[in-house]
Amino acid sequence: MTTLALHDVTVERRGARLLAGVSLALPATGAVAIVGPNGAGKSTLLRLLAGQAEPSSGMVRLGDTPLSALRPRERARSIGYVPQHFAPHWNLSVTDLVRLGAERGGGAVAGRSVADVIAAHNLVTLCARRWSALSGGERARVLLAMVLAVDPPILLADEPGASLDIRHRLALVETLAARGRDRLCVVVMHDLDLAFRHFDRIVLVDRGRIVADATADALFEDPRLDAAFGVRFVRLATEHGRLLQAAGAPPP
Ligand SMILES: Nc1ncnc2c1ncn2[C@@H]1O[C@H](COP(=O)(O)OP(=O)(O)OP(=O)(O)O)[C@@H](O)[C@H]1O
Repeated sequence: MTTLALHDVTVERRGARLLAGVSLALPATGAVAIVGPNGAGKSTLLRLLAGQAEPSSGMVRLGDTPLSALRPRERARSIGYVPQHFAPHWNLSVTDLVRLGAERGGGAVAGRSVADVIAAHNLVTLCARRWSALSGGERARVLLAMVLAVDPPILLADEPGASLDIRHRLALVETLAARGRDRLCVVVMHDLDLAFRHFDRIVLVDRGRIVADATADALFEDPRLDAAFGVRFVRLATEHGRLLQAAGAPPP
């Protein structure tokens, strides 16, 4: 059953068309990666799904309800959104930031305190530190803890692993993909190998349109991938999974 959906959505800003006639139906569970070249419209699409941006035309629905009809707190309880860029208004401590995240959704998950959330995300040693004193990777982990403090049934994350070292990025991607087993997890990703290895479904965005929406197995061999990224991919099957190696210009 579809939980979150875009119906023929177009987004125009200052005369530019960012998304053109995009439709997407997302079920209640699943790990979905959104991939595509820079400027394709991935973040715009995710912001629409999160209710952080309004379409110029078309509709965004959560179940049967237009997303725009939900109060911010109802939305925050249902949809966790990890933006690509985040800067808090005040230079708060990690504990206060996680508390803020929990309060935004009406309180931490039943039976869990803010301290429990901090422990679950391995942030105990950082809890007194202020935002300005955190590294990029630490900030990314705190941001995720803020959003997951209410354990929303839907998580939308925009390149959450971009500033993480490889060990933390792998752990994060595994956590997000595992979340898709009993919830919906939609992640914008630039790391195609991790996307194809860990996610069930891949949505390929190019120039404001969804140009492919398929299982990772099906899309791996699809030439639309090469066309969208403007490269020729060499497909490698290894004992550890599939790898895409970019090698020059795409075939004409
Ligand atoms: N408010 C705005 N006004 C005009 N153009 C915008 C606005 N916001 C985004 N854009 C443009 O829309 C296009 C899509 O932006 P978006 O951030 O959705 O792309 P993206 O696929 O997430 O890119 P990246 O991989 O670089 O993060 C880009 O060309 C961007 O410059």
